[in-house]
Amino acid sequence: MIIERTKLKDCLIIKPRIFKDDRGSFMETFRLNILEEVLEQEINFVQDNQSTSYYGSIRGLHFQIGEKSQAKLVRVVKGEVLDVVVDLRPDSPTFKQKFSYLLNDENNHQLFVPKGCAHGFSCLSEEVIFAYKCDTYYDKNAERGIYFADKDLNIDWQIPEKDRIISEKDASNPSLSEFLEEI
Ligand SMILES: Cc1cn([C@H]2C[C@H](O)[C@@H](COP(=O)(O)OP(=O)(O)O[C@H]3O[C@H](C)C(=O)[C@H](O)[C@H]3O)O2)c(=O)[nH]c1=O
Repeated sequence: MIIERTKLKDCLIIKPRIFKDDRGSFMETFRLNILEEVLEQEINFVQDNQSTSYYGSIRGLHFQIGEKSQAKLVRVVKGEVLDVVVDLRPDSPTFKQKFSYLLNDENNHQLFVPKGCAHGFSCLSEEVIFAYKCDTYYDKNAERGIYFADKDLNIDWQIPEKDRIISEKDASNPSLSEFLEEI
C-alpha cells in the first residue's frame, strides 16, 4: 500500500497493492496503522457507507460542521468517478482550493478526505458502487452542502449539463461565498 500526499493538507491518495493470479485478484483495502503513521494522528472510523450512482449523477459537495465534521476514506468498488475535495479549513494554506482525482475499479486508488473538507463526486461510468468510511456518525442537523457548480470553484465534473443527475437538495445548496458568509 503506497500513500501519497496531495496539495491539500492531509488529503491523501492511497494506492493498494493488487495481487493477481488465475483466480482473480486480492488487495488490502484498509490498514489503520499505515494511515495513522502518515497522518500522525489517531483515526477512529465508526460508520461505513455505500451508494450506487448512474452515469451523470453528481453527489456533493457535502460535509458536516463543527464537532460532527467527518474524515472519510473513499473508494470505488465498481465503475469510475471524478472525486472532488474542497478545503474549507480557514487556517489551511489551501483554504478554498479544490483537488480532483479519478477513482475507478482499475486503479483501485482511494482518497482520504480530512475533516473540514467538502466532498463530492461525479459518476463517469454507466454505474458506480461507491464505498467509504466515516470517522463521525451521520448527523442530518450538522449536514451542509455547497453548490456543485459554484462559480468560484469552477469544478469540471466531466458531465455535460444535459446528462447531469442532481438531487433537489444538492441543486439548492448555497454557493461557497454564501456558506462562508454564514460562518
Ligand atoms: C450520508 C448519509 C445519508 N443518509 C440518508 C439521508 C438520505 O435520506 C439518504 C440519501 O442521502 P444523500 O442524498 O445525502 O446521499 P449522498 O448524496 O450520497 O451523500 C453523500 O454524498 C457525498 C459524496 C458525501 O461525501 C457524503 O458522505 C454524503 O453526504 O440517505 C443516511 O442515513 N446516512 C448517511 O450517512
